[in-house]
Amino acid sequence: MSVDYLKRASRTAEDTTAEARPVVEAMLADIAARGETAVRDYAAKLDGWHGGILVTAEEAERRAAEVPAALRADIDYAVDRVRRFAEAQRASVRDFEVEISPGVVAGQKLVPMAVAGCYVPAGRYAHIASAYMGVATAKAAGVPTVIACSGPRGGSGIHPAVLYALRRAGADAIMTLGGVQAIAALAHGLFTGKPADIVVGPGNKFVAEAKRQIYGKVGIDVFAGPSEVAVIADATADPEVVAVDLVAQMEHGHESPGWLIATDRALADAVMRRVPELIAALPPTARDAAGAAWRDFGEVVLCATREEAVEVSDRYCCEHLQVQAADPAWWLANLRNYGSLFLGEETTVAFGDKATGPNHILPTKAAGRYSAGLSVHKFLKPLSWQRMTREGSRDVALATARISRAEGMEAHARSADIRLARYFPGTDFDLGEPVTG
Ligand SMILES: NC(=O)c1ccc[n+]([C@@H]2O[C@H](COP(=O)([O-])OP(=O)(O)OC[C@H]3O[C@@H](n4cnc5c(N)ncnc54)[C@H](O)[C@@H]3O)[C@@H](O)[C@H]2O)c1
Ligand SMILES: [Zn+2]
Repeated sequence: MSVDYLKRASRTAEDTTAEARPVVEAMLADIAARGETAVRDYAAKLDGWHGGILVTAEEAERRAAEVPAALRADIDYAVDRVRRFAEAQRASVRDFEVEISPGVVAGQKLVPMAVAGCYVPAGRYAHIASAYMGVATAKAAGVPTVIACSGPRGGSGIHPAVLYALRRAGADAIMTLGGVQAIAALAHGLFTGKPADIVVGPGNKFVAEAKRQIYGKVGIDVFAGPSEVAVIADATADPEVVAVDLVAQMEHGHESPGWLIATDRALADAVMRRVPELIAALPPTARDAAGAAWRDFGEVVLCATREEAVEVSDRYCCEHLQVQAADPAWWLANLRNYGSLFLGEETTVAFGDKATGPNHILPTKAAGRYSAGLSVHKFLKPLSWQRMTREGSRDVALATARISRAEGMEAHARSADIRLARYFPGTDFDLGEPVTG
């Protein structure tokens, strides 16, 4: 491949994970040992929160009512769209049964998990949209109990618009908790008495690492860490729009990569000139985050052909992938690794982040190679079952007896033997060589 790196990153995703690992390990062990007391200690130390953890229904309602009516209407609009997409996902999977051979029926039954924990980040920004992305999707999957956690934003607790969004999306319980302590509290069922079956939601490197480490005790959606954006652009793209969109996602945090994969040198040069200017013109919080993100994690790759651009993009496996290039259908058909795809200049990651409908909780750090983002499927177990008639069981039993004995598993084989003897008395079957060892 003849790709040319016009800008290279000085830090990688592995660096940030490595920084979080020991901190998270110690916190999870402490919370496992000391429970709610440890959680309260971390909430006080890390987030300055000394108030109650469980938000009462009365308090949630009162504070949600502080949200201006126009913003409430926008949130309602977005929640509806996320719910509609999630309901379409639910309708795309179904229970089924199939007669595999005469008298042998097997099936799939979709069973929602009983308790879902939804994390809503709250460090740098009030993540209103993450509130409905998690909760509305769990509810569309049919999860009866959804417990949400979000960190305090100032002295009065969770941001009122986040509270409004959580209620609107259908949260059954809400806790004022952020970070590792929130993930642990959800997994152990602290404060609610209801340990989650799955914990979902995006977060910073500590939150993402906490989910990774606690996985096994509890299910998780995916490794959804610091946001990433890649734009694939050819000579037809508008460099100003490309630059604005890259900067938009780097606003998320110091560790949010922005990658440009270009097939045109002039376009790449124009974007690289413009990005620092756009960052410099942002308000301070966003400027700090995007400035560091571009300096440390930004990359610009120049490819000779669009096939090469696909290869490079599949290797990056970016969380958010925008294509601002001719022939969107070709890109949709050929790209294989990403969290979510945004085709054409008319759409952008920011739309998907807030209001289009598909979920914004998406795989980062190349987890898109093996998993998609949050969807109703993550909350549903496609459980299998089987049932057979006596006649139908005969051939299955014979294969089982012989395979079991070939494996050296005599007790398994006898489960087949006893049925054959009862259902087909007097018949002489070839049951394989008895296991002697
Ligand atoms: N992948 C996705 O789908 C997706 C979607 C939206 C947002 N995001 C990402 O979510 C993240 C939100 O990050 P945030 O920091 O603003 O909010 P956050 O809620 O994820 O993290 C804040 C918490 O981190 C904990 N914390 C901070 N410093 C710590 C330390 N030194 N040790 C232990 N714990 C510490 C605190 O308890 C705090 O409550 C961003 O990185 C953003 O890119 C990802
Ligand atoms: Zn974003």
